[in-house]
Amino acid sequence: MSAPEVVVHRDKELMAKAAAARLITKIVDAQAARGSAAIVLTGGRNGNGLLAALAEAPARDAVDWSRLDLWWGDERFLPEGDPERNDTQARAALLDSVPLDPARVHPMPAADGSYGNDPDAAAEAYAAELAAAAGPEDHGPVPSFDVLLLGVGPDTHVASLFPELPGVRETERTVVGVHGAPKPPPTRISLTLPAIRAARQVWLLAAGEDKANAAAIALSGAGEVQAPAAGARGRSRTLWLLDEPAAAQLPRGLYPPASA
Ligand SMILES: O=C(O)[C@H](O)[C@@H](O)[C@H](O)[C@H](O)COP(=O)(O)O
Repeated sequence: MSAPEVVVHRDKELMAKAAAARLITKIVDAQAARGSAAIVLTGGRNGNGLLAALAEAPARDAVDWSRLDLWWGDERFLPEGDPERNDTQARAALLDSVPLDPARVHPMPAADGSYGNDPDAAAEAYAAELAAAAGPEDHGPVPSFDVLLLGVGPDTHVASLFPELPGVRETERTVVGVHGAPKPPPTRISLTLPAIRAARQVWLLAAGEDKANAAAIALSGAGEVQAPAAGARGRSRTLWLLDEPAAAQLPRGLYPPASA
């Protein structure tokens, strides 16, 4: 697992634009090297802020959208089209504006879908979908995602893996149902740390002073059960993308600002 690197930007708007530009370049390079790219999206303000910045990015259409596989790191287990669902918000922020191949967009099941109101059955189905997309060269029953995006909660949660809850302790399954999440809605579906750690690169997005404590805890050697963000590592790169307020509690000497 790769050690975390930290890049600090002036504010959340610049962080979103810089992360979007970084993501475009990563996707273009992956598509040039392997003919396609696979990205895992995250919900929340920072995740959707990145997607909105990507929609407006001058280089947006350097990406071949028809050869991009999109997955989700977690989902609020709500009926399809519910405005609170991560995929609903991602479609509004970017996905409905670009010519994706619908067969390559993999939303997590909805609470009114084939699995009824059973998040555990829905999680098993998504795990099977990931396994079917994995190849012999991949590291486990998930595709080798080029970039797996994660927002970071003020309590250090990532995806829907919350401190001390069962999901963060899962070591075998790649996707789990989440019950009683402290962040509403309480019922969710989430990738687990083993699935997250199969990604080539994991990028953690944290902007705003409400993330300063979480960033400091997760980057100061805390355990993954107490601080799930600490366990979110990529095989070749783990990148924390912060703004100045979110970096305020980090030892300045270790992580100098990356931009004005
Ligand atoms: O379903 C969700 O809510 C997200 O996937 C969640 O993991 C989010 O990324 C963090 O809570 C950060 O959210 P903010 O960026 O809005 O603070």
